[in-house]
Amino acid sequence: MSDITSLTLTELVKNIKDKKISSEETTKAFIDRGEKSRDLNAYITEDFSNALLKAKSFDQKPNFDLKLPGVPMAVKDLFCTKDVKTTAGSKILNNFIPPYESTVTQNIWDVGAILLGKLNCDEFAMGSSNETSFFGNVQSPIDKGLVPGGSSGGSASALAANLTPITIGTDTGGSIRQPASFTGTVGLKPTYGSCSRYGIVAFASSLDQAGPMSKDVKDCALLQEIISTYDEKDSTSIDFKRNEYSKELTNNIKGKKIGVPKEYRVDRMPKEIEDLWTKGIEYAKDCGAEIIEISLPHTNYALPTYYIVAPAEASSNLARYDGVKYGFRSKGENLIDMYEKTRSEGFGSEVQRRIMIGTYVLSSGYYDAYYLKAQKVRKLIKNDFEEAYKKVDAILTPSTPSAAFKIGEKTNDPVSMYLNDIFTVPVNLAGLPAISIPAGVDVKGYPLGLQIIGKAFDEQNILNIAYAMEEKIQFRNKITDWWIK
Ligand SMILES: NC(=O)C[C@H](N)C(=O)O
Repeated sequence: MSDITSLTLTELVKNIKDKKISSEETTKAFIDRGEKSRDLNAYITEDFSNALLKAKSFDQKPNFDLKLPGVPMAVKDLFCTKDVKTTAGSKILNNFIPPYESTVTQNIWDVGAILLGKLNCDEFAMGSSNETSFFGNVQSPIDKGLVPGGSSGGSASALAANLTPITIGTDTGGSIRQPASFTGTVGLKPTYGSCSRYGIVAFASSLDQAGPMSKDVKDCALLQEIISTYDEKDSTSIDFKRNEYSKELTNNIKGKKIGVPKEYRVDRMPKEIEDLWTKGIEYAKDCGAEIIEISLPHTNYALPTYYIVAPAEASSNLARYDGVKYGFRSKGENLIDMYEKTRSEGFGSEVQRRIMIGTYVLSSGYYDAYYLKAQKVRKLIKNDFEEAYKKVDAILTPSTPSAAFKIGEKTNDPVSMYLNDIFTVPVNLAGLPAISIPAGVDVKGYPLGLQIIGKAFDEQNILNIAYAMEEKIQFRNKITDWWIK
């Protein structure tokens, strides 16, 4: 058997079920790797000694019928974990220990998984490089000095470096798919309403969605079937028939109609992204899919729409951090002074920027011109997809407009940072599912991802397409194990 930490989740589960390895051995292996890789700064909170205790107790009374029997895993620090510090990457929550568990993480523990710790992320998930975290930036294991993407940067780095066999992130405008694309891993943003938002620190409630990040598509399907449940504790959770995605996974996608939106050929698109997309189209054809050019005419408006809607919702959601109810509190001369000092010392500059933009677009006099208009454009973007899906079963695009960039390269230029989300935000605005799979590399050898976008609730279909294409691409076999250095 190869090194425990380099196994896929599916392989790991099989080895544990076949009693070839114990939960304790597995957990020790991941802890050991985590301790040796602290330079990545992937963890905000390590929960290693508790993880070992839980693993030992699993081995004493194992239950191999569970889907993740004694499997250790780390999760993004945006999920509330009962009695374990949850910071959302922010100073303002630096001392927050939730008295309750998020539904998504509870679903994972219920099937036998064990928490290894909480992974670094951009502050309140606002960012595309993990550089806005109060706990410092995260290194990509692919090349030191390279961002792992964001906001689920700690998750992507930990997964690519084999510190965790699988992980969960959240995606508001691309936070799962972009870091997956930057680190040669797989990331799924499920349909809005598929995974419960209960216990996830809120950023933009009409866009936030939890989802799996994994080494391959099969693992992604397995975790999705575990975390996707109807939850009456989330008023936007949707009660629909969920598949056993991993069991129903097939690579037979013959005759599937896959759309290629002409508006995604953006100005100044780097040649390597064009080439990747062209190759992706060829892979899809090789799998027996039919390629159809489609139009999503309002694509150009998606980024500005997102950067009005998301900050508006953030400004409202983050109003609760006032130094009274949660976390950090600064001293003030009086109540107002205390509020002001708490919020200006507790939030980083990107979060403050978004709160100000959000407050501005919601203020009377500007509401109609910005927020209301953005809502109307959002509807048009959604309609574009609905029209397209009359002709096709799924849509294929690049995941990001470039490969990973250097730490510090874009920190002083928020607009260039926001442009990272150009291919991912339309999906969140329309509430659709989309998956990013590793598909190639740029000139420097850094990974690039392709995105497959589905109809609402059609996760099975995009997982199948991703599965079939993954088999053709053979990314993990072709690319030397740079993430295991
Ligand atoms: N949260 C996300 O999905 C990340 C996105 N880049 C943002 O900063 O809003």
